[in-house]
Amino acid sequence: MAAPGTLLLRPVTFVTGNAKKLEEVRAILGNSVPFKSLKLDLPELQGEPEEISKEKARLAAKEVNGPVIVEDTCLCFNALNGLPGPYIKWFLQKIGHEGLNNILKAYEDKSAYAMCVFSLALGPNVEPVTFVGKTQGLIVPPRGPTDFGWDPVFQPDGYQQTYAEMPKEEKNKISHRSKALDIVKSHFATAGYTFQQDASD
Ligand SMILES: O=P(O)(O)OP(=O)(O)OP(=O)(O)OC[C@H]1O[C@@H](n2cnc3c(O)ncnc32)[C@H](O)[C@@H]1O
Ligand SMILES: [Mg+2]
Repeated sequence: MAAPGTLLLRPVTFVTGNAKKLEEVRAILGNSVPFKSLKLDLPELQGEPEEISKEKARLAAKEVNGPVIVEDTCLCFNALNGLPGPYIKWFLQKIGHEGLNNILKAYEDKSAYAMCVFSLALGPNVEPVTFVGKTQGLIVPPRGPTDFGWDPVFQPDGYQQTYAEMPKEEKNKISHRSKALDIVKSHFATAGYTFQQDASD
């Protein structure tokens, strides 16, 4: 047992309801940051991406009663000043890949960026810190497998393939998620957290 007042962290729990995100996070982090996962679809606030992500972390830390990491992903159209942004999930669900393309028919500018905001909360009463990664690209008619969100309509700058058409390892080298996780990794490398395995791990 830890002495009262000693901060002993369990491994961080990555809380997400999205299996595809988890798959990418596992592939990108490898063994660099020890974590476990919990499938939970957290309610999401409306507002600016960093606040949405931080609020998810606060809720997750209460649920887990320990250290958590969460992320919120946005797809931001420059012609629409960043919308749909954090609301992309609902846009995708309601209007699909075709609808996303149709919205941009009204504009010359088809550029967009994918953004991931990770939030780490060390516990239920600790203010979360955020780590942001962005990848610039274009919104195009859908190409490639349709197993992960808006991947078929996002073509990163400098590539002729959409995220969906790229081999997974290639996407994971250049993606918004991998850029954010690079910063998460350096944070863990310098923070020197000490982890205690729970009996339940
Ligand atoms: O439980 P959480 O982690 O919130 O998972 P979610 O699926 O609800 O995810 P978000 O709230 O971050 O909403 C982002 C939407 O964008 C999709 N998405 C996230 N990352 C993506 C990626 O790398 N490529 C394509 N689609 C992605 C995802 O499926 C959602 O529809
Ligand atoms: Mg969500």
